[in-house]
Amino acid sequence: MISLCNISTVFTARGKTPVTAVDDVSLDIPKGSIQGIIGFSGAGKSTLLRNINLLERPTQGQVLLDGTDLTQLNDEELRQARHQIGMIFQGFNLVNNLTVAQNVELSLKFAGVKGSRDRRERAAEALSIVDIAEKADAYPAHLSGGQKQRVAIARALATRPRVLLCDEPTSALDPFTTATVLQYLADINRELGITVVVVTHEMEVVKALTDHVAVMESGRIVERFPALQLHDPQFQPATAIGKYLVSDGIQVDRAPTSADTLTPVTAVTGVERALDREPVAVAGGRD
Ligand SMILES: Nc1ncnc2c1ncn2[C@@H]1O[C@H](COP(=O)(O)OP(=O)(O)OP(=O)(O)O)[C@@H](O)[C@H]1O
Repeated sequence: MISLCNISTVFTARGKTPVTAVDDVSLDIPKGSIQGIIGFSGAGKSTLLRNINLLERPTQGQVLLDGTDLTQLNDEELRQARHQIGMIFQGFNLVNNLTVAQNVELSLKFAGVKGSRDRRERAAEALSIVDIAEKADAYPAHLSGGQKQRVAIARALATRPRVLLCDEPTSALDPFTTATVLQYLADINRELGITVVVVTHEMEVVKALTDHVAVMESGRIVERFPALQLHDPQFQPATAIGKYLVSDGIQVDRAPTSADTLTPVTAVTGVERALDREPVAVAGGRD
């Protein structure tokens, strides 16, 4: 269980007005669940996600992982605790001059796994979870976006974490590749019991993947609901984003164009003339 208790994160820079990116947020994320965090750009989603592994240390509040307050740990204790929390990013963040296997082995080295043979075996195991072991000797530049994200997932899994944080994991991918990556995340959650927290602006990702949804606005969580409710026709979310989630998607109020109007066609065909019909009108006539 992850418990965020009254978390605030204020960015202060000399000569600039402080920015409260996260404002007194409390959120319990049950063990083994998939929590979605959505909201408009600048709402504080990424900062809140990075608060969980203290990549961004909150200005105040507690971050409890299975009862341990991460904010109270010393550097070495925090280093150890962070191995329980993997993270993947929109831009994959692979090291380009290392092979796929070396990328994963590097994270194991940072995690203190001794012995190159052990690291090699664990890297191969992690790569096989996302079916990309055959690319072990390839360099990132020779992989597709989806393959890079699978390597990034393998790298995150190699330390055998309890939690996987995903910051816009599919935003750089096409819809088909997105579906594949989401399936891997769902499998990892179900088969390995890993708690997944996903920040996304893609509504399909929320609908397809998550168990619980939290909506953020101006640094606060303003609405929460179980994702199952999105399939209930009676469900009426309170926020604009929640409403959009249950809608049919983007609706654009377009002004009619010449392509939408019926343009009378004055020149009738020979058949119509023979039948002595009124001139016909066809849609989409253009000058
Ligand atoms: N390192 C930083 N220094 C100063 N301000 C920051 C920093 N990181 C984020 N912010 C500000 O904090 C607020 C929240 O940013 P954050 O990236 O968490 O939002 P977000 O909801 O993830 O946005 P997006 O969807 O655009 O990524 C924004 O106003 C942003 O400009």
